[in-house]
Amino acid sequence: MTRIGTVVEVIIDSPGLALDKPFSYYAPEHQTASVQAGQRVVVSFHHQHKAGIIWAVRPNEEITDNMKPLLDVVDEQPVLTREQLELAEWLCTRYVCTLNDALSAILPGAFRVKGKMTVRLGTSVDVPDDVLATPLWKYVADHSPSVKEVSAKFGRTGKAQLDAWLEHGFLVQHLAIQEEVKASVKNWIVAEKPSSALLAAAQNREKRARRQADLLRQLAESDRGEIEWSRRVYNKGTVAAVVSEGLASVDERPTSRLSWVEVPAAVAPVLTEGQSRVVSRIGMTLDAGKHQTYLLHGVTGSGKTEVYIRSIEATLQKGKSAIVLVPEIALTPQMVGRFYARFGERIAVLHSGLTMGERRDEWGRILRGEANIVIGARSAVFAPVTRLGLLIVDEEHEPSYKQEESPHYDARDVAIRRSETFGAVTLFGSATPSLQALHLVEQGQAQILMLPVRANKRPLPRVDVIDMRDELREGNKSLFSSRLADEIEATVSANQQVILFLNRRGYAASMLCRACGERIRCPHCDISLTVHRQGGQMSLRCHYCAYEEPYRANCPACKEPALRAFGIGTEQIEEALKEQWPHLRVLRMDVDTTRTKGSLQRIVEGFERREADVLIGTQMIAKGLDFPHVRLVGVIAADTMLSVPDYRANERTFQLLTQVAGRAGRAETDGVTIIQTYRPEHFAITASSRHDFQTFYQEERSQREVFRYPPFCEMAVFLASHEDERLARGAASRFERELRRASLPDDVAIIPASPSGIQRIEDKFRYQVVLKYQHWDSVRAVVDGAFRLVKLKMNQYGGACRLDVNAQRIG
Ligand SMILES: Nc1ncnc2c1ncn2[C@@H]1O[C@H](COP(=O)(O)OP(=O)(O)OP(=O)(O)O)[C@@H](O)[C@H]1O
Ligand SMILES: [Zn+2]
Ligand SMILES: [Zn+2]
Repeated sequence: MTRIGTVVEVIIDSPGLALDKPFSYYAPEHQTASVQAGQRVVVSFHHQHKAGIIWAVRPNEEITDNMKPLLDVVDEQPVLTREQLELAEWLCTRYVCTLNDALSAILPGAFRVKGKMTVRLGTSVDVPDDVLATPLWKYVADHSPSVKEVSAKFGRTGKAQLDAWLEHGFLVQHLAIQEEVKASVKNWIVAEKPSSALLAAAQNREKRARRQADLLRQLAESDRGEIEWSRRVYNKGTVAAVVSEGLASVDERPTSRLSWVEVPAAVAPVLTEGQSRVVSRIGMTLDAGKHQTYLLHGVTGSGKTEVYIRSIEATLQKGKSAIVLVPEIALTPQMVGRFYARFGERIAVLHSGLTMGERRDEWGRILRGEANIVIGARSAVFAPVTRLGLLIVDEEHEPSYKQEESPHYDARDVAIRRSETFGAVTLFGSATPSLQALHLVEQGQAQILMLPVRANKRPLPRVDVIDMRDELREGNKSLFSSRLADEIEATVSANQQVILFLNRRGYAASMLCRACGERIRCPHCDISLTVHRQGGQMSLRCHYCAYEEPYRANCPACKEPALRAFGIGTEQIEEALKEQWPHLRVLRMDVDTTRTKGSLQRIVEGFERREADVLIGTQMIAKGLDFPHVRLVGVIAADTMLSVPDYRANERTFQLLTQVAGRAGRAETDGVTIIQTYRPEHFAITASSRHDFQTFYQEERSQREVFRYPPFCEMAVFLASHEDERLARGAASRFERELRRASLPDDVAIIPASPSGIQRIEDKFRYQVVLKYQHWDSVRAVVDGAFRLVKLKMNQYGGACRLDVNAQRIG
């Protein structure tokens, strides 16, 4: 017999390609009216309880005999919007990932649920006293355990006992939903009678019930006839008494655990001419309500943030929402504070520094429309706004907008995609736009807006390039050129601050034996161990796995005491600085000093309060920080960035040099930047020293075009890894063969299977295949098919495969 009912398509929360499709369940009678796409559910799947998301609801469908019911619907309201579900589907086709991967990228992990079948006491049958007296009964009463837990504790006889009791109806099965964290709620007391009635009732109880009278009076005097229920002020009894007489009711409302640092409200500065030109241009597009991508190219300190703020104001006036993406590292309380000072609690923040609970609550505030400005790192591009008007990507050139795990999405792509859907404006901002973004401008897919001068009209810092070969010739073996040393002294004695930049953490890049040439490597990875020195203790660490070994003076190969550290790191600068100028107060900011929560902020604030003269740092310090007292920026070795084997090395060098130079002279004095290098003639260095973006861009653009690198093609990088080198190589070769067998367009280039840049990490060998193409649509089906085929096989052999579409880097 066939039945007609509501069929629900569910995406099961489980990794793996095998489950990568919606599965059909039916909604029980009492839920047919309430099930909606985007709700979380629990279903039974191969005798297990699995969480999932409703993908689609199909009413009036035939329910087949083998179809199972939904076991539970977790949410009253969906946690994902329809547009987000469509976005998930788009992610799958754009980046070759499973639907579950796509949904997990969009929905914070804080929303994860587990279903657990438990046993608990029945209520409909009288239970004999001898049963009530058993330890097993007590255990069930206290713990509501799963059958498995009972078996583990009471063995086979316990399990048999349990089954019998279930049969008799003494116990019942119950599906318990375990949420990772629950939404936090606050209780409000809401007036149910007019103020006059409340005041009269208050007078009535003045003598006999003081607290009730207080409550009624406070309620009568409140603006909106409601007050937040603080248990410290009114206890349960007081509130219950007032509620029982129909004077008030209690309303439970969701709230956020995230508390704000109080920032005083700020007044808007008068815009500079440049800023107002840009703001009105964006405003006109917002008025038109049509999608448009802008690239705001504004030099360091040009006041891009103020442009963002004004454009957000214009967006809110249209009743729409805005999202602002900032690199994770730049998302400091200072940065958020600038927005908070202007918009107050209309902003929500989303980043990895939040606790699970905070993330969940902020998501809820956005979903309910309580917050209509979202500030966050990469994944905030997925924030559940329903009326997107403006999507800003600050520091657009940052590589961190590309996610390195599956799905390998690029937040800038997603930003454009979502803006198109909503007819919203995408605004990319940078002092050093990426070649990718400029390519969009050249292709007519984005329009450029310029802010060529600093907001305070001060000049950009003077940049001097020092050839370190000259220093050596003159016998200066220190890390600091004599010019940099002079400037450090001059700056500090003028009571100004110094930033020293080096893009390498640790004490030294590697240990090399001068007797036999041996380089000390990680036993598990194909990479040199980095030298670290903490509290005078030297040790060698692998930056790719957790391996660490103590420093030994003798070479492991030839046993000679000839080991020497090569390639300076930030720790060594700190040491040299303290040796040369013992009185200097120094702070260091890199991955090693900012591991613990709040440490990054402590360093930033300490430097802001001038508790240090010098801040040493890696690329972390180059981003968006606005320190008014910094006069001097020193780049210790520009070459470390140039020598990275990456087609973007020139671009990254130019960007980092320009960004870090931009930290100098932002307010009080003119800035000075000194770049030390062994390659002073390199165009990335000369162009950045002259603030000459055009020359750099033209040169780099033509190199990319000639050698065919993005943005002049798109790349997909396939990577196979396995402990057995033959299997890793085999998988890559198989992927390559599959591609070559298919008929791909002529413009596609396949770079043969070869070891990846680091051939082995954590004892796994890595082989890759790189594909260059013009249009993803023309290769997608073939690549997707080949990938699934090889990946399934590789997983059976205990290896892993990944595919990075629109890859920004190789290997
Ligand atoms: N219209 C204005 N009038 C006065 N000061 C302004 C104005 N706009 C911005 N500023 C100030 O100029 C400084 C630089 O602004 P902001 O940090 O926004 O620059 P930016 O373009 O983001 O620079 P970067 O790319 O280096 O991070 C800030 O201290 C800011 O308060
Ligand atoms: Zn040796
Ligand atoms: Zn290692």
